Amino acid sequence: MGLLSIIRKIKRKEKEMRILMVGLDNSGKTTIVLKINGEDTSVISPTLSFNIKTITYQNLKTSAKCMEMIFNFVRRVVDSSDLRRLDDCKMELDNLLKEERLSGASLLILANKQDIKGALTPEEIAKVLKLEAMDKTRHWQIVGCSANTGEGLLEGFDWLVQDVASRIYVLD
Ligand SMILES: Nc1nc2c(ncn2[C@@H]2O[C@H](COP(=O)(O)OP(=O)(O)OP(=O)(O)O)[C@@H](O)[C@H]2O)c(=O)[nH]1
Ligand SMILES: [Mg+2]
Repeated sequence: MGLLSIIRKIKRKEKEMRILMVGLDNSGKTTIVLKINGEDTSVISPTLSFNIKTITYQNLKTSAKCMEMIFNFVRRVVDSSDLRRLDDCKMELDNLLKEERLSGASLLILANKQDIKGALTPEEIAKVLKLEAMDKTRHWQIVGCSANTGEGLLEGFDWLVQDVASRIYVLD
């Protein structure tokens, strides 16, 4: 393989970002991925196993992996209207972040379903999840959103893409 083709291969690789999306059942993971990809969100059914989807976003190919079956008890997408389950959410998030494979991963917490009356605000959720007390090396952001209206999704994914892109050296 010539040097040029190796460089091209690296370039292509660097433009691919792998996202692991996990969350409570019914929290809106599937709807978020469809919405961000401009697909129809009117008929949604629970994901039975897991879902792997590649979406093109800001010239970066983003492979959003929704492994709901395997990671059903690992919560990272927050259903802001489901108050009772937030403590479990905190415990599972802490366990998830202990995973060595995720040690350098950027963490985006989507506080979904903000359109529902009485939903906790992102600030309130950040408090329950004690995000400020997290290891200082972790890059994290919490964003309120609604997969129904699309509000906040771009803000969240923009942060994620920029945060990951800023850490990698892209040849151009
Ligand atoms: N009001 C409101 N409903 C939402 C929102 N996002 C998703 N929903 C609804 O919540 C329900 C569950 O959404 P899904 O996208 O299937 O959730 P999921 O996390 O993929 O669920 P599983 O596949 O079972 O793990 C659906 O009825 C969606 O229409 C939102 O932002 N606001
Ligand atoms: Mg689903």
